[in-house]
Amino acid sequence: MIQERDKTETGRIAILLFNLGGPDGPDAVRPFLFNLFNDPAIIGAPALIRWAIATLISRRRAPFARQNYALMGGGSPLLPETQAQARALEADLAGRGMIVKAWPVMRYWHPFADRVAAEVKAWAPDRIVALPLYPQYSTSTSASSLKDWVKVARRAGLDVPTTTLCCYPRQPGLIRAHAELIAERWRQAETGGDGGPARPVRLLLSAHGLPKKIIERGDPYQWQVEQSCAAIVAALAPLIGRSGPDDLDWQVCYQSRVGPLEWIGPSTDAEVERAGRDGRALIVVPVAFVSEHVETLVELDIEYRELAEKAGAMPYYRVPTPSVHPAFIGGLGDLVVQGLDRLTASGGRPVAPDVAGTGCPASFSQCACRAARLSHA
Ligand SMILES: C=CC1=C(C)c2cc3[nH]c(cc4nc(cc5[nH]c(cc1n2)c(C)c5CCC(=O)O)C(CCC(=O)O)=C4C)c(C)c3C=C
Ligand SMILES: [Fe+2]
Ligand SMILES: [Fe+2]
Repeated sequence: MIQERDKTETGRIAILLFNLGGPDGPDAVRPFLFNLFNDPAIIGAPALIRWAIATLISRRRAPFARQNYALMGGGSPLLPETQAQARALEADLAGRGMIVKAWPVMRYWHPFADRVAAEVKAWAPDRIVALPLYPQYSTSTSASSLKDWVKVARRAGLDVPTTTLCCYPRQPGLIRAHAELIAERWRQAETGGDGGPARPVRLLLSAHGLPKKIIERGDPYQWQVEQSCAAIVAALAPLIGRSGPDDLDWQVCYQSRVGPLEWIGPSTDAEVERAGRDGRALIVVPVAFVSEHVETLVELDIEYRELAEKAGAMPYYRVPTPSVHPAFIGGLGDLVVQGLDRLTASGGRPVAPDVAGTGCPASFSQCACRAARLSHA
């Protein structure tokens, strides 16, 4: 962990934790879906056509989505989860001698960037750290949030030196949190810990999917997801007494497909069925989410579990998201410190990309690490 700072050296630091947002009750489901599908980063059509498509899809999808949110009490737990992460990160950095305040900034439901920008301005920070809670960068998530923030902050007159992290697919704290959380389930699964017979275990590393055409445009998301998965499996192996990744049965897959386009694969549901045919028990790990919400609590815990029961891929274990795991929060703290160091080194001016040794191949032209100010770990 990166150690204690001098308060006077770092000043007041505002940290922005970007995430997608989720409806806070049944009435919010439709406007939330409208905001999502009306984002040019999600649907790349001209504004008027996009508005019409978003109106149509949100109207059609809302009743089905409302049923899923009803299974979690009517709304998404994403904001309370992110608030808990904000408090944990503040505590971690206060423990290193820093004066910090962290704000969740949501893209498609409250708190939106404009309200947060006003609050941040009133707090009068010396510097800002923009930190997407998406470890893997995509134009559909991190880029959308960061672009929106830049526009809103400019409108609010918030002119404060800012350092922006683009992504951290192999950040050591993130990887350790995943590996430790998986290891706990692995021991249960290998011994048939649910009372059933012990069976060979397959690890499904499941990420939110994306339309294939977004990847073809140079989005690094899938490549970064694969980077995360390889690092997680390498960190897991010694924790469960295996010699390395080749000594484990594991598979990367993609969930949550929506709409008629072709998405990247293999899909998580196809992999659950294949595990059944292969006589495997399953441990499913959400690798692109860092907190609980509808895609973990409903899709993974209910829908894919039912599929696993039908397919005979049992027992089925779902590993929790990193949430406020100390290794993950410590890793975020390290990212903040590293970002501030880069800002200091640049005299508060835009920071050059820092991709040495960790950057993605040049073919991923859309990765934000190609633009000044951004870097990834
Ligand atoms: C890695 C994170 C995410 C990526 C990439 C992503 C892309 C993406 N998502 C949709 C459509 C929907 N996503 C929905 C929910 C949702 N998505 C993410 C994360 C990523 N999305 C999260 C964290 C959540 C949960 C929010 C919550 O309310 O708890 C939904 C709404 C739920 C539903 O109706 O199924 C939609 C729709 C697209 C089209 C897309 C890429 C183009
Ligand atoms: Fe999504
Ligand atoms: Fe990159």
